[in-house]
Amino acid sequence: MNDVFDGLYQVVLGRKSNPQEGSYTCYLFEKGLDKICKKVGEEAAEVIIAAKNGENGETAGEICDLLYHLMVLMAQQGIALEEVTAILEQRRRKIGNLKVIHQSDHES
Ligand SMILES: N=c1c2ncn([C@@H]3O[C@H](COP(=O)(O)OP(=O)(O)OP(=O)(O)O)[C@@H](O)[C@H]3O)c2ncn1[C@@H]1O[C@H](COP(=O)(O)O)[C@@H](O)[C@H]1O
Repeated sequence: MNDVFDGLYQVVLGRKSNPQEGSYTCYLFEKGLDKICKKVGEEAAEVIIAAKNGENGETAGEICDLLYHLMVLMAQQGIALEEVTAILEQRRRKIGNLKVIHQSDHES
């Protein structure tokens, strides 16, 4: 993907293999999957709230929090960044992804 994502993911993986005192990432790994999933949910909700408030700066910050917590989840589950980027790349090559939307789906 890009160097920033890769660099952050390497730090997260490093925290998993080499725990350090005072590390928030290590704290999440210690707490485990339920806590990490809870944080992903919370951060996603915060992105939604910021976006609905029309605060782009705040929304960008919340997106960063969400991406970081997703990376912690990926590392906890043993999902390589390359696995995700390969799927994104595969999808990028495909266009016309809009499926037929039923009227009831469209309204919700
Ligand atoms: N990108 C992040 C990052 N984004 C958000 N956060 C932390 O995520 C937390 C989210 O705040 P919340 O108020 O939701 O959570 P909290 O109240 O602090 O804690 P809990 O709710 O989880 O108990 C904050 O403590 C932020 O510091 C991050 N912590 C770490 N990183 C990256 O991870 C690297 C390693 O950090 P450490 O593991 O702390 O050394 C850093 O250099 C950063 O690059």
